[in-house]
Amino acid sequence: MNFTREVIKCTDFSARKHKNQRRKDTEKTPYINHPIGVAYILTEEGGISDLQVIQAALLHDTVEDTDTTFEEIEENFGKEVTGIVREVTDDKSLPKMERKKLQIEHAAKASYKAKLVKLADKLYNLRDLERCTPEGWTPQRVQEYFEWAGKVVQGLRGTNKALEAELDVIFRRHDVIC
Ligand SMILES: Nc1nc2c(ncn2[C@@H]2O[C@H](COP(=O)(O)OP(=O)(O)O)[C@@H](OP(=O)(O)OP(=O)(O)O)[C@H]2O)c(=O)[nH]1
Ligand SMILES: [Mn+2]
Repeated sequence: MNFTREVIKCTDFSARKHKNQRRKDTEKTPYINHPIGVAYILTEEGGISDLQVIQAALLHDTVEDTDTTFEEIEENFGKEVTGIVREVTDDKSLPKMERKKLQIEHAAKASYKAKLVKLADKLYNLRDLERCTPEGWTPQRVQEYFEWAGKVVQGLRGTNKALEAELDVIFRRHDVIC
């Protein structure tokens, strides 16, 4: 297996799947920046070089937010990556509050590799939230997101010291005790 080829193939797949999607920031950043940024946090700050974790990070929002199926991911990237993506995929058919509650409940039970993806996903989103408030979000909704993210991260602890330390800096800045 050629590591570089596998990462590029996965990045290309994710970019094509997210191609019509934009982030909620005022600049409407191409959504693909998020999964690539999550993978970058894992390699650069988390010290992760596990191919399956990096591929799952690149793919982590494809089933949740695009027409991608788990079968497609399994065909292209195998069972292990599909399993990690499945663990970090919210069931969008559920009401939002239910989805958010399940994320808190599932966090502690997730596998080590899924916890790594979730930690980097949260770190990216919280940094993004400090960089720029998503269109239409009130300060109260922003603060609620920080508090909710703190509860999810509580269940993910003991996984990666560097990422958890970075998250704690942000939580302290927003008076989130977790
Ligand atoms: N901070 C920020 N978030 C944005 C932006 N654009 C899209 N998002 C996404 O929005 C989600 C958080 O918004 P919510 O309203 O709470 O969740 P929802 O989209 O799932 O309903 C995150 O999804 P997610 O990746 O699935 O993460 P999460 O829901 O697991 O936290 C985040 O990635 C943006 O410009 N800034
Ligand atoms: Mn995400």
